[in-house]
Amino acid sequence: MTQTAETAVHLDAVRLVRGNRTVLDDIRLTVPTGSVTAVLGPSGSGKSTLLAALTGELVPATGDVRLFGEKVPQSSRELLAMRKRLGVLLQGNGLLTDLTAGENVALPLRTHTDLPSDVIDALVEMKLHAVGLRAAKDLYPRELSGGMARRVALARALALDPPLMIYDEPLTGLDPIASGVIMSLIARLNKTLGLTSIIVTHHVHETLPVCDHAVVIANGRIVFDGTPEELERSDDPLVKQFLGGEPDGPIAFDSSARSAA
Ligand SMILES: Nc1ncnc2c1ncn2[C@@H]1O[C@H](COP(=O)(O)OP(=O)(O)OP(=O)(O)O)[C@@H](O)[C@H]1O
Repeated sequence: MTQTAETAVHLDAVRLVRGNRTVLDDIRLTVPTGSVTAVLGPSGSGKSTLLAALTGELVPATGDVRLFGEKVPQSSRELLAMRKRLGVLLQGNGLLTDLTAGENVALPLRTHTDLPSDVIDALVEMKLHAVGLRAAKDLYPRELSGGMARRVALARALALDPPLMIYDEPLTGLDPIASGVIMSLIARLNKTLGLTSIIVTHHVHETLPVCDHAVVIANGRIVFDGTPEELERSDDPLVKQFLGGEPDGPIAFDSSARSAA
């Protein structure tokens, strides 16, 4: 796929290096605006590394990363401006334990806007309502279940109305019911708020039903890019090994098999 006005994220010939190792090479990826894209791959395949390139935390050794047509900047001031347009749900929530759910959601609004506090209060109510948790506004993170805490973190990631949401392993530590709630919430918010969503995960079977685009990374490159239906039908041995969760096959279990930069 090539880059058009309908493109939210575009990576062209990107090489990502950690330490002295090339973790991902020749990454070409187009995420259409409005889509829910799953970035799938086994542990150690480079999912977090790819995410770091999207948020500007990791500068590519070669190639281009663009969000909404603009190259991800390197200067910290420009990066800060770009990140306001990027909602990131981090692994493990990152909620501040000494603040209530409502105060956690208010935090980005207090930090990045000059809005008066009654407007911030109203926005916090709206965001908590969007994740079905208006009643939890005054509860502390320790008073929330894992699934509720994840939803508060999601409301906080939505606080500044970013057009692009990135979810880093959103199901970690959640039971199947809470996982189902989170996945359908991600899909519903994407549709109702007109977002673009990228879900970085190894929870393939829970994620595919809510996606319209899937990418699999393994052995340092993209080994699949297409629809979830095409993924399920794929004959590629790498893809089949990953979907089947088999220990033996062409995916190198030991990541040191990857090339030195
Ligand atoms: N600072 C670093 N120096 C050298 N190698 C690194 C560094 N950070 C990560 N790596 C290596 O890069 C590879 C990809 O790591 P990454 O965390 O991106 O994978 P992942 O797919 O997100 O894994 P997981 O699902 O387990 O979180 C791994 O082999 C890891 O050991």
